[in-house]
Amino acid sequence: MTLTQVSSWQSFGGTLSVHDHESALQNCTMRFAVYTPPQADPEKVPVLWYLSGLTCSWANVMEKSGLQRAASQHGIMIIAPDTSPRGEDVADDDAYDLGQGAGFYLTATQEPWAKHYKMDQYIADELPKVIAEHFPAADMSRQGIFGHSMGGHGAITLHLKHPDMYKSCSAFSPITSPCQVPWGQKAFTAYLGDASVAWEQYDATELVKERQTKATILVDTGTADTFLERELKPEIFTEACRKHGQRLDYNMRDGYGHDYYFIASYMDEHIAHHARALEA
Ligand SMILES: N[C@@H](CCC(=O)N[C@@H](CS)C(=O)NCC(=O)O)C(=O)O
Repeated sequence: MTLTQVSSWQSFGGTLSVHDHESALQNCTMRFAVYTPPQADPEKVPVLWYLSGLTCSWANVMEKSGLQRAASQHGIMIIAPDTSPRGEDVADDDAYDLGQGAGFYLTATQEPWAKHYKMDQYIADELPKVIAEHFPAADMSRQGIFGHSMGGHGAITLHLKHPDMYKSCSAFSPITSPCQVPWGQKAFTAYLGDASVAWEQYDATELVKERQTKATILVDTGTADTFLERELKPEIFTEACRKHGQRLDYNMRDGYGHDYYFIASYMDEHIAHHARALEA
């Protein structure tokens, strides 16, 4: 598969590079960023996937979170995919929480979304093959996953579904029960149709009732997050984890919001969490 490098910068002794490729799965060009740490030459290094939230691309986390410092220190490769398929031919919506920039890490079954929106398969299947082919330093036997908000939810659901692939998991301010909150209900109705078991397979709270992993999922959420009570509702997920035996380290951080100032404040701790689990 051909990969086109869009840009590249040196950072903390490693390299941040941005790439385009043709996604056969999503029927469009997809863009992603990779931070390659200095240890990658000549070692193999663990791979950590970061899934972003609504309205984001690869750029938000790479430009605002400062993750390069800890990734360089621990020797971890970090990959930031886009949050949806994009392009003039790709279905979209005027709202910020549907369509381009809001793929919700699922496979849409409804029109006009079904042709392009397959973000869960893209993240867990197609893009790892691209990484394995073009980034030989990536140790695909040591992968972890984390993310923010919609992407925090994507990270938790993909970890629960593929625990042997993503051995570690964490999230900032995640949605955790989309079937029960407006962001999730709106997206699932559009992408999956009326409420059904199809919704439950993409809901972290429903999934954790059926399957638990050996990992401890780390979560940090701000008490001043403006989406806390309407969209995040941590108590639904924490109760399901407690009841069904999923190890969870859920921290409420006093005074923090839903933004990258918060994420940057706890990024080092999250990368250290993954470094321990992935033996970086
Ligand atoms: N007002 C926000 C609503 C959506 C939002 O808060 N998005 C979060 C993820 S759910 C985000 O990371 N926004 C981009 C940023 O802060 O860089 C926006 O339009 O960006």
